[in-house]
Amino acid sequence: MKLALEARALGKTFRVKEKRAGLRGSLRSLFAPEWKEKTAVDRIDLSVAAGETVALLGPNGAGKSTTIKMLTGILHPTAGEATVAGLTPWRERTKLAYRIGTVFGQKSQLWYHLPPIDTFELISRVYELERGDYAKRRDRLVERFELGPYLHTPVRKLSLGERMRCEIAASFLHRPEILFLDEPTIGLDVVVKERIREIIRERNREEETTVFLTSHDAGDVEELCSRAIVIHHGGVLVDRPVAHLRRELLSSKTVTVTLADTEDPALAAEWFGRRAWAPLPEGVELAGIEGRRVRLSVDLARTDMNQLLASLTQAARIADLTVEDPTLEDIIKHIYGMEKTKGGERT
Ligand SMILES: Nc1ncnc2c1ncn2[C@@H]1O[C@H](COP(=O)(O)OP(=O)(O)OP(=O)(O)O)[C@@H](O)[C@H]1O
Repeated sequence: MKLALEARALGKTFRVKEKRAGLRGSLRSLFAPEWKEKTAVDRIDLSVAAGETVALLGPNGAGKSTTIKMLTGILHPTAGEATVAGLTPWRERTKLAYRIGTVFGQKSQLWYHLPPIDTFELISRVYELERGDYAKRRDRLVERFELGPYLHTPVRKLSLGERMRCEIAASFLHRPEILFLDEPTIGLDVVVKERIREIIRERNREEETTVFLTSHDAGDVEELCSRAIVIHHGGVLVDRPVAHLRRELLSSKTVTVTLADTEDPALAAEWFGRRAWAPLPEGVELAGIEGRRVRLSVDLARTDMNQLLASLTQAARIADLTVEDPTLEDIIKHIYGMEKTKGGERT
C-alpha cells in the first residue's frame, strides 16, 4: 500500500502568555510576561493511503487546523515526524507545494483585486505548467465548476460561493496528489456545497487524488470521506471507516411517529410524555414533538424494538411511523460526549 502521508508522535506546543487578573496584574504581565505551554496537538499517529479520502474531525480547539498546518509545512512541529508525498513538510515546503493542493475555507489564495483567470495564469507560471495542458485543464475546471460568468470579475466582487468554487478549481490546476481542505464548505448554501463535493469526488475517482479534510459539516464527511479520524484534546480518539461509525458507536435508532389526524396534536406531549407511559420505557427518550409528529430516540441495547412498536400502536392511532439511523452529526456529538465523560472520570 502506497502511503500519501504519515505522522508519528506529531505534536505541537505553543508558548502562550498567561494574563494576570486585574489592572495591576495586566501591567505586570505587560512588563514581565509569564509564559505557559499549551499543547495543541498531542503526539498523534496517523497514516493515509494514496487515493484515500479521510476526514479529520474534532470539536473547536481540538487541534485540527494545527495538524493540517504541520502536514502542509506551514508550521514546524515541536515533536515527532511526518512524511507527506515522501517529503518532510516543514523542511521541504517548496518541493511539497508542487505535490499538494490546499484550500482554507477562511483564507483566500486568490488575489483579491484580480479576476480568477489572472490567478489561474499566475499559478500556471509558478508551477511551470505546460501551456497546452494547462489551458485544457483550466477550461475543463471552468466548465465543471461553471466559472465562466465570473472568470473576468475581480475576486473582491464575487460571492462566497463563487469565490470558493474558484479557490477549489485553483487548487486542482497543478494536479496535486494530495488535497488538504480546511472547512471547504463553511458558510455555503446546499447547492454550492453539493457541486463542490461532486467535483472533489470526481477528481478522487479519476486522478486518485488523496483527500484530507477537516469540517464541522457532517455532509462533507458522509459524502466525501471513507474514513474519519476524530481528535480531541490534541489526541486521536477514534479512527474508523465512516460506514462503521454509525454501526459501532451508536446503538440507537430514531423512531418518528405521526399521529392520525383524528388525534388532537395537543395531546401528543401528554401521550408520549405522561399518559401512554409514565415514565417512558427504559432506553427511550423523547427527542422532540412538532404538532402531531413525535420523535423518540431508542437505545437498542436497552429496548426491545418489537415491544416498543407494539405498545406505540396500542397507545395511539398512528398515521405514519419511521425507524431511522441517527445522523452522522448525532454520532459525532456522541463521540465528543464519550471523551467528556472520560475526562470527567479522570479529574
Ligand atoms: N498560534 C497559536 N498560538 C497559541 N495557541 C494556538 C495557536 N494556534 C492554535 N492554538 C491553540 O491550539 C488549540 C488547537 O487549535 P486549532 O486551531 O488547531 O483547533 P481546531 O481543531 O482547528 O479548532 P476549530 O474547529 O475551532 O477550527 C486551540 O486551543 C488554540 O487556541
